[in-house]
Amino acid sequence: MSPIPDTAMKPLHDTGQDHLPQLHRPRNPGMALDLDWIARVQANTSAIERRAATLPGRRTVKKDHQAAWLARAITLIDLTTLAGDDTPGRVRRLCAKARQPVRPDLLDALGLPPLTTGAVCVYHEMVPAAVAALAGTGIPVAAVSTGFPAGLSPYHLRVKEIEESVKAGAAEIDIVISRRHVLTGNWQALYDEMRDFRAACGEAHVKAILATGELGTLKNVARASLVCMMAGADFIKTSTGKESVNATLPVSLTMIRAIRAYEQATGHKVGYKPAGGISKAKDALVYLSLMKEELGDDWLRPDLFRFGASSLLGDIERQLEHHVTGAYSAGWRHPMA
Ligand SMILES: O=C[C@H](O)COP(=O)(O)O
Repeated sequence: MSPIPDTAMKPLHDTGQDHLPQLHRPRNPGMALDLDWIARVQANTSAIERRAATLPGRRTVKKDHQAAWLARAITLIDLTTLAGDDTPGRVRRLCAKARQPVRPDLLDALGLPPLTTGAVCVYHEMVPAAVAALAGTGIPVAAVSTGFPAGLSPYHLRVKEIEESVKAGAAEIDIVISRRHVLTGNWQALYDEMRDFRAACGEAHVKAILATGELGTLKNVARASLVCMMAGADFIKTSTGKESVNATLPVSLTMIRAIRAYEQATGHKVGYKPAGGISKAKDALVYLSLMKEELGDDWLRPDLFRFGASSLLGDIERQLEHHVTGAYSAGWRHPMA
């Protein structure tokens, strides 16, 4: 296992912002579902657990470059509020934070240019407020659709919800898959569902939420990842944040290796979004190390990697402040807090 070189995140000014508008990658050409191939997909659980346990994580991130890694992490956050008591006012405050996630004096002290989060992620009803608040910034609005988080509303309404979210201005749609298709091994049904959702998204990017905490086995996670990619998902995402188990390293390794296998088979790069429970700057660094080592630098950009997180930004800001002043302050509070 090779460590991340000291130059990994240099220069400090390369925060990935130039990639934000480049979300419109070539469309997934789609491919027929090969059930024989899917049936042969395995996940070597003990190898995955071993690899997760020995991840170098922060040890590979040299202290001098931590601020640059953390700045990069900010540009990769889908800054999220998904609560029953969301209001347009809360969403506007969240969008203000997405536009200026770090105090300008901290950025100056670190020699960093202005940066923004990768996107803002909200429920369908909050899309108009987010779109208005982010107008002219280039920050996309992601909507969770298809009866989030359970995905058990009538099928035609789930498709309709996607269309309505796109019409309201969402540039990215986070769909939830029907877990029962995975649990019953009905890969054709999962493929057909994903194809319908992909089609309903039109020009919007689609992230497939697998809700891995409800899929039972890593083998199921690997197979569901591949089926969703074959059916046109631009990203695969671990969790809604509402399952009892959300993003974990073993699940992430499984999904990342499915992405690698899919790229090797098709030449097509699919993005990855771990979500749910990622709230510490040090966790973000572990994920960035993982992406760099398993998939390479392309997956350290917003068009191929996002954190789904509601409170990660606050901790990163505290760490950056500590980096500059040597002291912690109360830092930023999420509008939900
Ligand atoms: O997709 C995003 C997740 O719902 C956020 O989860 P979190 O609140 O645990 O960060």
